[in-house]
Amino acid sequence: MPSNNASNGSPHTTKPAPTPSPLRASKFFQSNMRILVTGGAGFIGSHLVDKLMENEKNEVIVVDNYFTGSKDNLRKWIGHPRFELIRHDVTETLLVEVDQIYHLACPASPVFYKHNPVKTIKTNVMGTLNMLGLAKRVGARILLTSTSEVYGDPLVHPQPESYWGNVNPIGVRSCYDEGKRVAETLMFDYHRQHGIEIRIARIFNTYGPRMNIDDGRVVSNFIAQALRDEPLTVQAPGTQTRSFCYVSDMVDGLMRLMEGKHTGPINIGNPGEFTMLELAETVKEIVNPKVEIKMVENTPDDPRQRKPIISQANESLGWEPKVKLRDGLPHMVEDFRQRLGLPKN
Ligand SMILES: NC(=O)c1ccc[n+]([C@@H]2O[C@H](COP(=O)([O-])OP(=O)(O)OC[C@H]3O[C@@H](n4cnc5c(N)ncnc54)[C@H](O)[C@@H]3O)[C@@H](O)[C@H]2O)c1
Ligand SMILES: O=c1ccn([C@@H]2O[C@H](COP(=O)(O)OP(=O)(O)O[C@H]3OC[C@@H](O)[C@H](O)[C@H]3O)[C@@H](O)[C@H]2O)c(=O)[nH]1
Repeated sequence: MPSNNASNGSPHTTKPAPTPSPLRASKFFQSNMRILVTGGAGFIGSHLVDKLMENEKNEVIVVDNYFTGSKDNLRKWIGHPRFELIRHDVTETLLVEVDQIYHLACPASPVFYKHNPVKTIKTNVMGTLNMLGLAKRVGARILLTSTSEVYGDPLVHPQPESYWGNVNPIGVRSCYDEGKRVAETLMFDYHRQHGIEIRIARIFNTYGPRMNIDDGRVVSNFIAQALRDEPLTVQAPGTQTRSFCYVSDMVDGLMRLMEGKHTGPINIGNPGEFTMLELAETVKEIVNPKVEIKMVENTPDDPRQRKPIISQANESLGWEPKVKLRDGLPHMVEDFRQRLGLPKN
C-alpha cells in the first residue's frame, strides 16, 4: 500500500497501488529487480547507476537523450549483461517492463535549462507524465528528483519541506522551478488518483566527479577556472548562499528514499552553508592560491539563500550526509585534472 505521510498536504491516498510485477515480491528473490534510470548518463544518474549495479540482483536500464549527459559516464557498464542503454527522449512515450523508476531526466545547470526553456518545461511536464503513465501500466514505484529550486528565492531560512516557496512564475528560471513544481503535482495526483507508489526527493546543490567541465554550475566553474589559471567568476553580490552535498551522499539518500516507506517530498542535501565568496576562497586555497577572484554580473532571480532542514530525511530514512565540502572538493579536482589532461597534484 502507498504510505500516507506526505508532509505538504492533507492525508491522501485513495486507491491501492497497481499490481507490481511479480519480481518485486518474489519470495526467493532469485530474479532481478529491473530498474529504470532516466537521465542515467548524467552526473548524479551515472553515480546512481554505479551503485545500483553493485547489487547483482539488479538489472539497470538507462534512458537518456544525451543533452547534458554522456555515454562516457557509463562506459564501464556498456556491454554488461545486466545493463541496457537506450537513446530516448522522455517527452516521448516509452514501453519497458520495470519494477522501479528513478526519474532524473532533466537538464539541471541553469545555463542548460535556460538554453531551450520550452524544451525544459516539456521535459518536466510531459517527461514526468510519460514516466507516471509507465509506472501505472507496470505497477512500478517511481522516484522524482525534484529540487530545492521549488522554494524559489526562499523567505523562510533554512527550508523545511512544509515551506511552499517563493517562486517567480514568469521568470527565466520558471521553466525549471515551476516545471519541477508541476512534476511534483503530477506525482501526487497520480498517487491519489491511481494509487501509484511515489517518492519525491528535493535535491539541494550536489557536486562531485563527472560533472561536465563546462557545466556552468558554480562548483564546476570555480574548479575548472582555478585549474586553467582563469579568474574565479563570483556572480554579484557573492553573499548569496548555497549548501553543497557530495554525490555519494546524494546517491545514498536517493536509494534509501526509494527503498523506504515515505513518499516525501524529502529534502536531501548537506546543511553546511557557504556564501559564493567563501566557496571561491576555499577553491582558491585548495586548487590554486595564485588565482584571482573576479566579481561578475548575476543572472535574474538568483536565490539569495539556500539551506535544507534535513530532520525528515534523518528520521524517516536514517540518512545524513557524511562528506564535508573540504573533503569532497579534492575528489572532484582530481577528476577534472585527469579530464583536462593536467598532471596529478
Ligand atoms: N545536481 C544538482 O545539484 C541537482 C539539484 C537539484 C535537483 N537535481 C535534479 O537531479 C537530476 C539530475 O541532475 P544532474 O545534476 O545529474 O544533471 P545532468 O544534467 O548531469 O543530468 C541530467 C540527465 O538527463 C538527461 N536528459 C535531459 N533531458 C532529457 C530528456 N528530455 N530525455 C532524456 N534524457 C534527458 C541529460 O542528457 C542528462 O544525462 C535532474 O532531474 C535535476 O533536476 C540536481
Ligand atoms: O560561475 C559562477 C556560477 C554561479 N555562481 C553563483 O553560484 C550560485 C549557485 O549557482 P549554480 O548555477 O551552481 O546553481 P543554482 O543553485 O543557482 O541552481 C541549482 O540549484 C539546484 C539544482 O536544481 C540545479 O542543479 C541548479 O538549478 C548562484 O548564486 C550563482 O549566482 C557564481 O557565483 N559563479
